[in-house]
Order: sequence, then structure tokens, then C-alpha cells
Amino acid sequence: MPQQVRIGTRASTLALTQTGHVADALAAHGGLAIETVRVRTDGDRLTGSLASLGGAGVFVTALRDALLDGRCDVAVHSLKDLPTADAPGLVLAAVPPREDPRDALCARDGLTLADLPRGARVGTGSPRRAAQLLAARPDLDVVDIRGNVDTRLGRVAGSPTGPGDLDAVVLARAGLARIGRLEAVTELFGPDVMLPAPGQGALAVETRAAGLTTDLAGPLHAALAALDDRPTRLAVLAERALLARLEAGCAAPVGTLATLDADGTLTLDAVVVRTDGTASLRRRARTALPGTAAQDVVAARALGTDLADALLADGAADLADLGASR
Ligand SMILES: NCc1[nH]cc(CCC(=O)O)c1CC(=O)O
Repeated sequence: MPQQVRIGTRASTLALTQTGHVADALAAHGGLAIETVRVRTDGDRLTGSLASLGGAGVFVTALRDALLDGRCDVAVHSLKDLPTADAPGLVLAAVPPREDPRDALCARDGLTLADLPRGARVGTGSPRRAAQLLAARPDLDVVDIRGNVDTRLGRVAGSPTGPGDLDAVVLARAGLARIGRLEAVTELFGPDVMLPAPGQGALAVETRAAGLTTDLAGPLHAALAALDDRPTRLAVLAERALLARLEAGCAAPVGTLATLDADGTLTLDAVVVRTDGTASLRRRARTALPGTAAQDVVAARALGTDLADALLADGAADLADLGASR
């Protein structure tokens, strides 16, 4: 008899697809029978703008409660939706290999950012994306939008499935890839134009720190360890350490991306942008990872906190409302 594992997820297409990948990977490891438990979060229920929803954790709190109550054993989140504060009683058990973390423009008629007409209406609910869009194209009319990925794509002119009242929207490439809508992408933004949110493109697999029955803990923990990807974990650790040191919320106009080279160098890029795009601070730092698991974690975190300190010394806190929507 395989061990039963209940895996908690939001019910959006994106969340169900992400959870499906994790469930398949855990099941492939053997000895586990996976059951999916759908959980409705405030982020799914409430319809206000993302910036007005009350910040950290709107998509994850209900899932974490389900873990702590024992309604599920494992929860899958988009890593960028996880607040940087530790959750008592829970552990980040696996960070699977990251998808391409870039943001994508999905515009009408195949247009790129440079091709969009003056004053074009571009939808995003993210102050980070809005600020970087305006830094590149101050003439754009950035429109605050919400909804799942399909709903947002439906707002692009010419879409068969929505009002089509916008010239373009900006979305994470990873989410579009996971739901099979990459054909909507008209441009991928390089790091010089738009740095992604910390953790974008990565998943987080959480479990209870204690409380799994001992027979479940063995096979489940082995399967989770096999799913964990060291380069992704170290990169998102550095990005999240930066965000935490800036005391920045998920709605702050902060972009950051870490990459691990084959030679063991971790490079972290970060930008803090004034919300209207009229000023920004950008920095890069690198560190040679020592090479053992515990030392690497310390080094990755230090890279993030040191880069944040440098940005704060440059005046990041005066430039942008870092505490937005915490
Ligand atoms: N809260 C929205 C959210 N959370 C994760 C993703 C995309 C997938 C990812 O970044 O891993 C999205 C949609 C988007 O930003 O376009």
C-alpha cells in the first residue's frame, strides 16, 4: 500500500498545473499516492486591486492554515507569492528547478514595447512592472488590472475571450508557459528593461516541520529532497534576503534576479524604481559560493542583505515606497 499524501493547492488553472507537476514528481519517486485538496485563498476570493488587498500572503495564508490544521500534508505556492517572514511550524521543503523568470509583454498585433503607439494602454497590477514600464516608456498609460492569467490576457485587444480594452498586458513568462499560453507573448524583457519579482518563475513546496506520521515522513521527505534544486534555492534565497532587508513588501517597486554560474559564482542584480518611473537605483554584486550546503546558504543570504544595504545607502528608501502593501 503506497502512503497517502494530500497536496493542497489554489484552484486557478495556473495553481492546478503547478501542483500537478509537483504531484507527478513526488509520485514518480515511488511509494506515495497523491491526492489533491483545493483551498480558496483571500487572493482568489477578493476582487480589489492587488495593491489594496492587504499585502503579504493573500495567496498563501489559507493554504498554510490547511497545512497546520492537517487538511493537507504538502502545499504548493508560486514562490514569489510567499512572504519573506518565516512561517512558524512550516518548512520550505523543496524548491524545484526554476522556469525562465523573465516578464513578458503580451501585446495586440505582435507589437513590442518599442512599437507600441504613444499613450498605449498597458495593464498590470504590479507596481514593480508599472514603474519599470514607465522608466522605459514614460508616455504609456499603465492600467491597474487583476484577475487570473486568462482573464488578463482577455483584456488585450483582439483577444477572442475578453473585452480587449488594452493594447498590452505584462505577465510572468513562467505562468504563461505553465498554462500553455506562450503564443500570446510578443516580447521577453531582459534584465536591463525589467527585473522580475524575487522568486518569480520558481515554486515553493511547504510541509509541516513536525506532525507528519513517521511512516509518511520517510518516503515523502526523500521525494521532496529529490525535487529540490540547489541553484534555484540559492538564487531565491539571495533575492528574498534582499527584499527582506529592504523591508519591502510584495507590492514594492523592487526587481531582482540571481543567477548561479557553472563555476559557483552567484550574481545578484537589483533595481529599486520610483513608482512613476522617473528615477531608479540599480546595483549588481557577486559572490563565490564556498561549496558546502550550510556555507552556501549563509553566503547567498549575505549577498542579498549586502546588496540591499548598498541600495539603502544610495537612498532607496527615499526613492520608493518600499513598504507598499505589507
Ligand atoms: N500572483 C500572481 C502570480 N504568481 C505567480 C505568477 C506567475 C508564475 C511565477 O512567477 O512563478 C503569477 C502571475 C503573474 O505574475 O503573471
